Amino acid sequence: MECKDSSIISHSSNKFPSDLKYQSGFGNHFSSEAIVGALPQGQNSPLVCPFGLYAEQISGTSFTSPRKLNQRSWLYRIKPSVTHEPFRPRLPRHEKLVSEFDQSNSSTTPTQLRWKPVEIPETPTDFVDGLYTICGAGSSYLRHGFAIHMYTANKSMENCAFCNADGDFLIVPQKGRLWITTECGKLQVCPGEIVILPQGFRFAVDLPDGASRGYVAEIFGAHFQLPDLGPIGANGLAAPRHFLVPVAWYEDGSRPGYTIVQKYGGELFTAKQDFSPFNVVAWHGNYVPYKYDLSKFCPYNTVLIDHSDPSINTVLTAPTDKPGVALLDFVIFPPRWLVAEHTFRPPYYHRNCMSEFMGLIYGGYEAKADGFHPGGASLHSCMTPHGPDTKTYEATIALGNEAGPHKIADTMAFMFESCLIPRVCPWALESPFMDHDYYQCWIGLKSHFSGLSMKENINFQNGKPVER
Ligand SMILES: O=C(O)Cc1cc(O)ccc1O
Ligand SMILES: [Fe+2]
Repeated sequence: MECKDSSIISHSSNKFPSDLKYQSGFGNHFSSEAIVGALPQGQNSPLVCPFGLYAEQISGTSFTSPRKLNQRSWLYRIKPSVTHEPFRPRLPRHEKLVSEFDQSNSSTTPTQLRWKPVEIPETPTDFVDGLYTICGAGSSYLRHGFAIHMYTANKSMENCAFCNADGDFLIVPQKGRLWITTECGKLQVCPGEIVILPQGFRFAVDLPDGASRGYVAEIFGAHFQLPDLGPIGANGLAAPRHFLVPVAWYEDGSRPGYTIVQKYGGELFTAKQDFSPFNVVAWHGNYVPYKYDLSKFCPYNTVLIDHSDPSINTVLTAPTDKPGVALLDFVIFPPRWLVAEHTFRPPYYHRNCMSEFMGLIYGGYEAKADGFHPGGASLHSCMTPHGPDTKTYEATIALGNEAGPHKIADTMAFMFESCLIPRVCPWALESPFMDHDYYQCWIGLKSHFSGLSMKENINFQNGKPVER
C-alpha cells in the first residue's frame, strides 16, 4: 500500500513538506537541531543555553531505571512547557475514555466478539474527540495495564495539542493519513505504517485526507522494545534502521488561546497558553516518538510443516517483569508465501491464556472468509476458543495435500496480545457495529469423524484412508 504524495494536498502542504526528513534507528541516543548551534555542547543544562533557549528534560522511565532501560530526552525550547494557566476539567466530558478498568466502566465476557468497521462521523470530529476505548485491563494509576482504543475522525486538531500522561500510544491508522506534529518534530504516517507517541509528549494530529479511522494500543508503565530474535539470529523481523524519528522543527510567535488537552487518569483536562508547544529548536535523547512502515517487516515462518505460533510475527513487545510474558505484543500478519506440506495452513483452532484483539488494515484475513473487514475488529479473550471459520476450514480441506506454494498477498492484519484479561466498555458492547452473529461462523463446522478406521480396519495417513 503506497502513501499518497503529500504535495497534492494544497491546504496544508507547506505545513508538511513532501520531503520530510527523519533520523533512523531504534533505541538510539538521537540528536537534532533546527538551528545549527542550538544544542548545548558538553552539558545538558548550561546557565544560559544557546540562543537563550530553556532546557527541559522529559523522563520516560524513573531517574534510577537501569541504564539499558533508562529513557529520557532533553528539549531546548523557546518557552518551557510549564508556562500555562491551570489545568481544568475539559467540558463537555469525554465519556468514552477509560484508563482504569473496573465494574463501574467495563464488563467481562468470555464470548468471542467481533465488530464491523465503524462509520466515519458526519459532524466535525478531530482525533481527540474521535477516540474511544474498546477494552483494556489494569490501571494507568498503578502503572500496569493497557487500553485498546479506536478512532474515527474527519478534521485536523486546531489550535490545540494533546498530551497523554497515562501511557504510550501505538497508533495503527487504517484509513486516512496522520500528519503528526510533536515536540521532537513532524511525522507523516500512512495506513500500513504505525506510530508510537510515548507518554507525556505533546502532539497535534492533522488529517489531510479528512475521513480517518484507526486503532490505538495504550500501555501503562512500560515501553515498546524490539523482540529478541533467539535462534533466528542477528537479523529478521523488524530491523532497527527502519524505525524513523523526527528531526527538530519549531514554530515561534504568539498563538492566542492555544489549548493543551491532557489525558490524565482517563479524564481530559485543558490548559490555556499563548504560544505553540512545538517550540523545541533542538533536542537530544532516547525518549522519542517514532514510526515504522509495516511493509519493511521481514517475516520468518515454517518452510516444511505446521503453522508457526503468531509470536514469530512480533513487531514490538512491551514486557512485564515475567520473562517472555508480554503486557502487550504488536503482531502482524503480512503478505508471505505459504509452503507447508501436508499441513493445515491457516491459523490452528486454539485457546490461549493470553488475550487477542485483532484488526485489519487492508485485504482479507487468512482465518476468516467472511465478516472480518478492514477497519473491523475482534476480541478473543483468555481461553476463549477461536480459529478459522467454517468456509475457510472447508476450502482448506478441499484443496487437500496437493496445495503448492501459495502467496498470501495484499493483506495486513494485526493483533494486540496481552497477558492481562481485558474488560470491555459498554459502548463497545452496545455498538450498532457489533456483529451479533459472529458465533455463526463456527456453528457450521461439521464432524468429519469416521469410526470406520476402528470398525473396518482402515488406517489413516495424512488424513486419507488407506488399507492396512
Ligand atoms: O487467532 C488468530 O487469528 C491469531 C492467530 C494467528 C495465528 O497464525 C496463530 C494463532 C493465533 O492466535
Ligand atoms: Fe488466536
